[in-house]
Amino acid sequence: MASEGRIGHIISIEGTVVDIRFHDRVPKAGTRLLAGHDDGIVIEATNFPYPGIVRGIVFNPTSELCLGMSVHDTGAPLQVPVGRALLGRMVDIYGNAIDGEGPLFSGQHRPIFGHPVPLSERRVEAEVFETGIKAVDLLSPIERGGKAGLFGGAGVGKTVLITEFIHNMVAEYEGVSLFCGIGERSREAEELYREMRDAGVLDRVVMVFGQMNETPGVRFRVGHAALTMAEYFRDAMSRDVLVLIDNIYRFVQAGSEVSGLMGRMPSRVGYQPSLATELAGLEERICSTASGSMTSIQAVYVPADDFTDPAATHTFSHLSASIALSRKRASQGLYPAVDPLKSFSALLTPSGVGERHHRIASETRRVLAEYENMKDIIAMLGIDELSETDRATVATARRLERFLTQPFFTTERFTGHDGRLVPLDETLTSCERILSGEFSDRPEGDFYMIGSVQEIGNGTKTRQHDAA
Ligand SMILES: Nc1ncnc2c1ncn2[C@@H]1O[C@H](COP(=O)(O)OP(=O)(O)OP(=O)(O)O)[C@@H](O)[C@H]1O
Repeated sequence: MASEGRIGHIISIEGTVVDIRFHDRVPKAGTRLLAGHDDGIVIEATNFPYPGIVRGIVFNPTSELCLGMSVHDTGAPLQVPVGRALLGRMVDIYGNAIDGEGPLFSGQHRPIFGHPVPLSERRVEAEVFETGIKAVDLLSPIERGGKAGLFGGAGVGKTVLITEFIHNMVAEYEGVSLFCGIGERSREAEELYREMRDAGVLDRVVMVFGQMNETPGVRFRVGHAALTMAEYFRDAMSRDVLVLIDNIYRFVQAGSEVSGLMGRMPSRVGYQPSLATELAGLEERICSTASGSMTSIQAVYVPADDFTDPAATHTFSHLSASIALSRKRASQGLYPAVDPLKSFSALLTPSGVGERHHRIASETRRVLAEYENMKDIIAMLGIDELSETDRATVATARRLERFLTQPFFTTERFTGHDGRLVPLDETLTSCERILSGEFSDRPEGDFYMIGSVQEIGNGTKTRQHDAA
């Protein structure tokens, strides 16, 4: 309970922002303040507009909130439970169980604001983290201990792809997987939980949610709460951690809402002036140390498909791999809609992935880029006007384009295609064989929604489907 003299009173309420007058010492920024019946209203002290006045974000506003209400200073930031008790559980920003499986018993709690790891203690591993998804493993390999982003506008398949990553990676991964849902639909959270439970991997997964029906304060801080739990697994329990975030843009958006409520002037494209600092504060916590690695995959919503949007560009700068999803490919049914020419990975160098992988990825990109450049000519003059070499390039590119589609396990229900997990080596061999022209006599439809090219030869492919 708060000590005497550390009690304030609410003097103004603006939506989810309140001003509180403290008669004695004011609490520090980041402190958790409590108000209302049973201290049920949580407020975070954020800034200090006037002497003796604290402006705070209310996490759970209720009709109970009123002027003059007393507020207790707890003297500490919001804390969340950490440790083994979280495994297999779905929790909210406070660490309360929301999976209907009873309360969570964890003796340990940690403040949600961690200290960044010093540069000298950070560790970088140049090792590919295989996902079993051909387009990703080949063109934008994810680095173990790195940060990867899935960029795309509305409805191009970010959530489906991140769910497939979880499906393919969690079962194989020896470490702990932590999923953090920020500002997305609650239905998706429920589906994900059910899928994890049915797949029998729940005991290695922690899920933390602050979804779109929650206040901006919750959506703004839930990422920090989740990283506190992840850091504990890495530092105190020496475990490798896989952090999956859907959607980091909603964190930026919540920051912008909070900034507006705080009365700060908006900056570029209406975003908060502190966008870069806030994003860095979250992203810089995701790193590997000697005690364990922390790999992260983050979905990034790109507003109006504009990749120059400040939220997208600032997020780009933190990542070691970025997988760009294209609306054009999605509209052609070429799922996953990974844009081979816009996706990149810092690992895709001869020393990072090996000579062979680098050569095949570069050759695939070159062929697809040449095809892209020829598309206008083909549209105007027809393919017959091209030289024989160019026609061969187009034929190979169209086969590669279709080969890079893949049926997912998580979409089996509505696509009717059985999911495939393709090991990296099979992807490389398949691409090598397509590039060599070995399959130039096969119809393009044979390459659509398959695993490796072996399926073409042995007749596994039963559905002939030409996408475009
Ligand atoms: N790999 C896939 N195979 C088949 N269909 C897909 C695939 N990926 C996405 N889709 C289709 O696209 C729809 C939207 O996908 P998803 O919800 O993942 O998009 P999103 O980018 O997360 O959208 P939002 O930004 O609205 O959350 C899916 O419901 C599905 O119909």
